[in-house]
Amino acid sequence: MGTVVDSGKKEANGSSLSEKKATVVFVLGGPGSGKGTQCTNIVEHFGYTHLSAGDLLRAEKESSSENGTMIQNMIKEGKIVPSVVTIKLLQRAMQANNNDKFLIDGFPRNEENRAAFESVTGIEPEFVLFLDCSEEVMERRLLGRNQGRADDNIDTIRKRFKVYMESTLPVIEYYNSKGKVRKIDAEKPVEEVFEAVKSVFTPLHEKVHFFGRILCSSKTRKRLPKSVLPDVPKKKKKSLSPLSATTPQATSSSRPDQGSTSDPAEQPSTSAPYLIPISQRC
Ligand SMILES: Nc1ncnc2c1ncn2[C@@H]1O[C@H](COP(=O)(O)OP(=O)(O)O)[C@@H](O)[C@H]1O
Ligand SMILES: Nc1ccn([C@@H]2O[C@H](COP(=O)(O)OP(=O)(O)O)[C@@H](O)[C@H]2O)c(=O)n1
Repeated sequence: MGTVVDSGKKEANGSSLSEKKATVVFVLGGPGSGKGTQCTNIVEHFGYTHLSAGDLLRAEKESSSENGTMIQNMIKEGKIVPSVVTIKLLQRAMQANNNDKFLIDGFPRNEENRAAFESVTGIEPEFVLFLDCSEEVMERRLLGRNQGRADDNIDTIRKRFKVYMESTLPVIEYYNSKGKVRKIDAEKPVEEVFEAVKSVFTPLHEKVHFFGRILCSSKTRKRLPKSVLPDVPKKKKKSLSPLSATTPQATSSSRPDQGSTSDPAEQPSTSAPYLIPISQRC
């Protein structure tokens, strides 16, 4: 559960992130898919601290004489800033915050980001929220964003899309292969996207652990989409079909989707109603 797995990992100031027992959710998706917008909603609803890698880099660009010019050039070209810089900023921000739940937005952007973060902090994400959106829609949104960003022009936007396809999608694929991706259709209006986002986060915050499984109240169960729940067999009737391991908002897109576990030990119980394996996220 997004927990720190290596208690020996220390930040430059000597304090360990492991002491915080941080829960981390990565928020990924193309430029303009709505990561920042949805993170704001998640913060309000679920009490996470939002850390945007892009915002941290933009702030560092303004204040750092050491890395300022390099960051500025990388952002202007839509390139990914070396992990050593971004991870230090993320670590500092996490250390400086008393919260133990973090939404890390726009990170990891490539394999180097992913592997370095894991080895430096020892943190694995609870899951990856993936906002899936077409380039056409993202381009329209970015051109209308009006935040005066140096990279929201058509030339840089095209470069960012290329970097996203070549470098970030493989990271999403990686987490998908571990069953950690929660894919959301991000083309819908903000409120509808957030409804889907809520259905991913709500079970996580209502769950009750019970002998390594999670016990849902019948109230919670009623509110959950059917797709996240295992079938509850009716008395004296044997189910013939295999259990569905789909999670909310699964779509038929060829993009990375939420994985399902093939480990029989992780499959939902058919004999105990409302007892659902942890991998089912509620
Ligand atoms: N679901 C949505 N529908 C329409 N516009 C959106 C939606 N989500 C975000 N936007 C708008 O699109 C732009 C990019 O959103 P933002 O959250 O900044 O994306 P990202 O952080 O992924 O780059 C912003 O102007 C935002 O208001
Ligand atoms: N992990 C990251 C995140 C952002 N960045 C840089 O910051 C830019 C803006 O990222 P962002 O997440 O704020 O914005 P979007 O491109 O997602 O709209 C990226 O194009 C990269 O140049 C980076 O180098 N490494």
